[in-house]
Amino acid sequence: MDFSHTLQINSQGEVVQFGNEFQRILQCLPKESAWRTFLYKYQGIWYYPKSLEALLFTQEHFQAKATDVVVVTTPKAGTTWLKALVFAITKRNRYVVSDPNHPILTTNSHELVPFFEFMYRHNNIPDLPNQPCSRLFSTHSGFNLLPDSVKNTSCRIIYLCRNPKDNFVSLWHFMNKAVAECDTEPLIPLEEAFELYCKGIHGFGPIWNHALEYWKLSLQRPDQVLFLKYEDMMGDTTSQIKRIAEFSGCPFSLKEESEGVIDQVIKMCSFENLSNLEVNKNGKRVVPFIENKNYFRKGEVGDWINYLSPSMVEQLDQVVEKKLHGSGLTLS
Ligand SMILES: Nc1ncnc2c1ncn2[C@@H]1O[C@H](COP(=O)(O)OS(=O)(=O)O)[C@@H](OP(=O)(O)O)[C@H]1O
Repeated sequence: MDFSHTLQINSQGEVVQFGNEFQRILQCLPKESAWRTFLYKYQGIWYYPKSLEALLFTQEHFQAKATDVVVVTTPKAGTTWLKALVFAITKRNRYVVSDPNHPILTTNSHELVPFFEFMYRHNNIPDLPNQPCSRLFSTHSGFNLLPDSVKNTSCRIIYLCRNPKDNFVSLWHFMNKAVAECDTEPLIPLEEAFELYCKGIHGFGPIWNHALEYWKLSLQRPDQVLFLKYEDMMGDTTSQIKRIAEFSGCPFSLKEESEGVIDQVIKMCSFENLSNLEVNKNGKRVVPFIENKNYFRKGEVGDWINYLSPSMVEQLDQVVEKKLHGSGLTLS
C-alpha cells in the first residue's frame, strides 16, 4: 500500500492529504462529523483517520510471535489498569513486584504496553525487541483490522470491555477534559454525546460490535482470546488476575500466592496507587498529547447513575440488548 504522503488533518479535524492508497480507501468509507472530528467506518467500526491509517500500516508490517500478548480494549474500558496488571504479571520474573523502582511506579502503563495505533503512526516501522520473552502490545482495533499474524498465530489476546453506561460516562468526561485541553472548542453536551454513543458513533465504536467480535472469538478459541469485563475485575480482582496469569502462561505458584505476590500486584496497580504516582499526576504523553492524570477519574462501577436520566438508561439498555440478543454476551 502506498503511504508515501502521511495523513494530514486540518483544524476542523478533516483529512486534507493522505497516502494515495489510503485516500482511495477513505473516500469509499462512511464518514461522520462527530466529537469535534471526523470518523470513518471501516468494517463495522468507527475510526479516527490517523488511527485507521496506522492500523492499516500495522496490518502490513507487524509480525506477531507466538509468545506475544496483545491487550485489546474499547477506549475507557480500563485499558490503563489492564496494561499495568498485564505488565506486572508477565514481567514479574524480571521486575520483582515489591521493587520500589518497579517500572509501573515511574512510567505510565501506556508507555510500557504501547498501542499499535501510535507505534505505526506516520509510516513508522518500529524497531521491535527480539527478545524471547513475551512482548506486550495493545490496541483499540476492531478484530477485522488486526494484523493477520495476530489473528492466525498462537499469540494471546487479552480483551477488556465495560458496561456501556459507565463506558459512555467515562468517554464523555475524557473527551471533554483531555481532548478539550488541546483546543478551544466548546465542550460536547452530554445529551449530544449520548445520542452519538447510542448510534455507535465514537472512536472504535460501537462497543457492542467491538466486544461481540472478540466475544465470539473467545468462545471459538479460548486459548487465544481471554475475554474480561471491568466489572468482574473490580468485583474479584484476585480471580481475574489469576486468570490473566494462567492465560499468559505464567501462573502464580503456591509459593508466590502464600508470599502475597497477587496482593502486591493488586495494590501496585490499584486506582489509588496509580493515580497518586508522580508520573500519573504530572506527567504527559507526547503522542497523543494527553496529560496522564486524565486516564484516572473515579475508577468505579455504576457512576452512570449520577449522569443518565431514566429514559437515557432505557434507551441505551435497549440498544445494547437488541445488538447482543442471542449472543450469550451481556454488558450491563
Ligand atoms: N487502576 C485502576 N483501577 C480501576 N479503574 C481505573 C484504574 N485506572 C484507571 N481506571 C479507570 O479506567 C477508565 C479509563 O479507561 P481507559 O484506561 O481504558 O482509558 S483509555 O482508553 O486508555 O484512554 C477511567 O474510568 P472512569 O473513572 O469511570 O472515567 C479510569 O478512572
